[in-house]
Amino acid sequence: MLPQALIKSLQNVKGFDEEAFKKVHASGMQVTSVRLNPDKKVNGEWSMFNEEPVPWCRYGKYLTERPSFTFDPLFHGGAYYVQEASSMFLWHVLQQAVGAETTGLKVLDLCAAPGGKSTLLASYFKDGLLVSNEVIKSRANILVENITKWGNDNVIVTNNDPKDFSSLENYFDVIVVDAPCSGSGLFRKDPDAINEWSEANVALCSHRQQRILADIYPALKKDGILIYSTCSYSKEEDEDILNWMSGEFNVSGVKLKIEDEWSIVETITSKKNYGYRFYPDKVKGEGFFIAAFKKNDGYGNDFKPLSIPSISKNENALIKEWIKNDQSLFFFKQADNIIAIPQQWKNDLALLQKSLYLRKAGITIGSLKGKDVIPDHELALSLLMNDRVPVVYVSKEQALQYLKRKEFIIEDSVKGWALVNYCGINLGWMKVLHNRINNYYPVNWRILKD
Ligand SMILES: C[S@@+](CC[C@H](N)C(=O)[O-])C[C@H]1O[C@@H](n2cnc3c(N)ncnc32)[C@H](O)[C@@H]1O
Repeated sequence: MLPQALIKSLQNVKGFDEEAFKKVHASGMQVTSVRLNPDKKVNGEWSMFNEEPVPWCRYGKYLTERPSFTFDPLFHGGAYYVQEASSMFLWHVLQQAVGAETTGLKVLDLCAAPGGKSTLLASYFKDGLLVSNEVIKSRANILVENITKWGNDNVIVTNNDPKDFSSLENYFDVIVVDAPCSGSGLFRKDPDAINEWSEANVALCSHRQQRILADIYPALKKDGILIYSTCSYSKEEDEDILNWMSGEFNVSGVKLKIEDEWSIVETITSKKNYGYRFYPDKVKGEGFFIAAFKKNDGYGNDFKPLSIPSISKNENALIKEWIKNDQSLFFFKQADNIIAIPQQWKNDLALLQKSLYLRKAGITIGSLKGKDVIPDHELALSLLMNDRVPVVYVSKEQALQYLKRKEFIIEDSVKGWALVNYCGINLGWMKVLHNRINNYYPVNWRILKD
């Protein structure tokens, strides 16, 4: 049963319809949606989920039933991300508040694990730099995995507390704070969460949200956009936070254009801030709240260029045959690994490295063993792969054996390193020796279920 205290607290909140709200929670109805990776077409197209589009996100699709994603190799290859539809509204917020021109923009996703918003941001800001941060170490691992599968070279994953960004004053053009919250918006999807809800936790989350926003605000530059979201219905975590923000900082709320048929509820706070509420009895998605601000103070950034040494000519020649002939990449070494990042972000990488703990930057191409390149898993899943690298096309059964890190038989006459590819999507590396195949799928990522 839904918490009585929550129902009571929502009585005067715009858009709240007690009867319909209770009914949709009691219905047990589940909505499943995925967001396609625009850079990873399946069999050359996006037809795999030819179903109802999510109206506010170009790559969002509703599914009529929930398949077993664990046993779909395309899911492991990063062809799509399973994401709740309301959250995909971030795409529309970006279109409205940032616009289509994203070249050179620096974007921070502060509370990023497991990576739903970050993979969306990586697709939106292809010509920008995305710093995807998660404070909790164990959760940063799944973030690295999901960013790796998505394949973009312009993402840096960090594992830091919001306070650690204080040395990056006026640095980011866009900051997304998808804040930790009391989670009432997910009650329909996960009824067990109902037992963990309390008014005391709402108050605690509200304070934490203020602290996070206060810590990160200086890192946004003048005219930069701050996007704040929660999956809570509570005013204390939503509209009250917007009012607190505009009381504390020199920001203006951004009004978004929305279509009536989307049934999203716009709330205008006493301080002229605009919030967007998603109720599951009105929209085809879960409970969600989002708002955008423009920062009016601060200044543009003028960080001194720092640089990191590139790799040698010989090393460059060795890795060249593995990657697309792309002049715009910068290569550097970390321990034995050679890593690629877009040339334009080389100085920023050095700067970020100075103040943050980087878990992943760009794409690890591989390591060198004498004159041999040992290709990295990140390379296989990236968008940088050279077409000339040998590929073995596998069936669904073979793909699943590969993803379980088990043995399987192939008929191709390939020798040496080869990409395992299912329906046009690379899954990882294998090495074909004369009497066996070595499976290089990462141990920690393998499918454990049978
Ligand atoms: C709502 S979840 C983020 C979901 C993610 N943005 C996505 O779309 O997949 C909130 C995240 O904030 C992190 N978090 C918890 N406490 C935090 C804090 N004090 N500062 C920053 N992040 C925090 C949590 O570990 C969690 O990963």
